[in-house]
Amino acid sequence: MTRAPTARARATQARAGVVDEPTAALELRGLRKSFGAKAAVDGVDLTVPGGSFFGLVGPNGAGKTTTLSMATGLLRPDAGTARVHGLDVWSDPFAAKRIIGNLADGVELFDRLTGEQLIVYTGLLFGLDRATVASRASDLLDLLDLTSSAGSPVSDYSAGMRKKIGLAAALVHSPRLLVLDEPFESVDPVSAANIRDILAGFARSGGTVVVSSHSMDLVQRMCDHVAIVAAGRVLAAGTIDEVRGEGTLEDRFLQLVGGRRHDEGPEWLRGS
Ligand SMILES: Nc1ncnc2c1ncn2[C@@H]1O[C@H](COP(=O)(O)OP(=O)(O)OP(=O)(O)O)[C@@H](O)[C@H]1O
Repeated sequence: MTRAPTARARATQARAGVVDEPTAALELRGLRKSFGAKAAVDGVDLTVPGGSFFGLVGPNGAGKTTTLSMATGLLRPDAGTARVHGLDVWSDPFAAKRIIGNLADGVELFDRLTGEQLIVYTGLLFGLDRATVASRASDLLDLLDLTSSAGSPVSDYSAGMRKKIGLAAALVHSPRLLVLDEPFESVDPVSAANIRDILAGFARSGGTVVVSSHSMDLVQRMCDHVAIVAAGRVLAAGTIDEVRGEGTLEDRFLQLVGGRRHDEGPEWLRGS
């Protein structure tokens, strides 16, 4: 089987003039969002190349979830634009959302439904026929090791199972762009490894994946592109190698973001 070149290989080829630079799967320009006096996102410009596996990293409160919510049509920006494969998410929401698979952080699932129903109804909402939806639901439940819980209400699921059923619902309509906010949070190591395989296969076959994560090691191993954000701004973006330079991604992150304390905390916290 001939595999499509990875986004990293394509970027290298594009720089060498071997192939055209791939079109952007996601383009954010001048995105801003404030909550009261707090500028959560303060002018974000970001280009996610088509076919890339893109990591979004930043400290707590950096604006990752707010940025991804605006990028996927869940939260209206105060200013700026978000385009998905050229479609404006805010002026052409139906067409744009049709090609996005979104696992949002902190958004309630319809948890009175069983896991299987959640996937099936999501697929039907995207216009898939019943036979296709039923077969995809079965595949996804199997892939994500949820078959034995398929008939239980999502309200009974653990945090990790909720992540996985949310991911299944994001995948069912076979989107071109997957936007996953902390998809590995609470997920067990075996399931996480399986999900990484699924996402890597999705990106290799030409789909684009954007994931936010706090694990530098995971992003460095899994992604081919990364953006480091802090205080609502992009501090660095590019291929993993461009951003990390000579060191690790964690080194670069700590260097750019700062905040390491290098002390052991107050005396009263130490064992006597
Ligand atoms: N609905 C809201 N109302 C008020 N403030 C908000 C709201 N949503 C986000 N914020 C604030 O915006 C800032 C960015 O939050 P956001 O959730 O986007 O950060 P994050 O990078 O995803 O953080 P984390 O890594 O902790 O999940 C934070 O200061 C947060 O308190």
